Amino acid sequence: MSRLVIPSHPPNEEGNVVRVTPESAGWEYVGFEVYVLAKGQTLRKETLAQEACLVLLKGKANISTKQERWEQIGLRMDVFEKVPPYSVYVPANDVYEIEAVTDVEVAVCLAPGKGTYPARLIPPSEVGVEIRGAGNIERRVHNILPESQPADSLLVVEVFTPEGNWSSYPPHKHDQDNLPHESYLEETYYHKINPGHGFMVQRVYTDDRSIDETMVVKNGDVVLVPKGYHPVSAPPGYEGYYLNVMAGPVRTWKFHNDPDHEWVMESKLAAKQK
Ligand SMILES: O=C[C@H](O)[C@@H](O)[C@H](O)CC(=O)O
Repeated sequence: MSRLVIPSHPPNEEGNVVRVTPESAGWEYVGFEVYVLAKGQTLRKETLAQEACLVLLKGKANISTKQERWEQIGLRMDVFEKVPPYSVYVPANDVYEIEAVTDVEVAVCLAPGKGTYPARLIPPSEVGVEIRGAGNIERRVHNILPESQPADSLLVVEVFTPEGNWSSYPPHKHDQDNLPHESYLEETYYHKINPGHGFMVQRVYTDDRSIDETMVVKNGDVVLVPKGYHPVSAPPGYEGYYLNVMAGPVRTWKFHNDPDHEWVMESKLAAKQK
């Protein structure tokens, strides 16, 4: 299996099913954890030097921080209901406690924090919904924590790839700290597949092909994107979901398309206009 694929495992005693740290990923910024909590189970963590975006992938929970508490938040019981999630932003040097009101799956998106902004609820109504692309590169994007919303480092987005379609396509990259042309952002993909026994295909490759990995991705896998282009394909019969966490030295998403393939977007959009 590729070193870029981190499979999930059964929940441990605190409910953790997958964990990526900057150290385990061999990079500097992005951390990512997923917890599956049974009804009544509680998870409590300190954020220390990281900020967190807690994304309720499914289920309802009470979530509190040092200063705030939100009760009975959570809308969807499955990510494939395709309604935007409830999330909670937690700054550095804070504490969060998640009490599962129903069975819950929650993603903890992490990046370096300075404590600039207070803890806040990000309700579904504040999540920007976007249909990106056209034809068999059309996909649905939920912008959970985009650069237009305040945070120190974190960018969080979820994407739905219809069966037979490609997303993160044309292939793009953001691995150069070279603004205004391109930003350097490390990225994780947390994949879910419907039906769950299916697979997705993801390629991660660089211009010099020093990385060129084409991976079969299963339900619950995390894919690391340290650099390079990173397109995703959903086979016929299977709908894909992924949650992206991005972070780097500057909190802006300025990507660069693979020049060999960027013509495809214009071609698909033009065909849609006909
Ligand atoms: O760089 C961002 C990530 O690769 C995805 O969020 C991607 O942009 C999603 C998409 O365009 O389909």
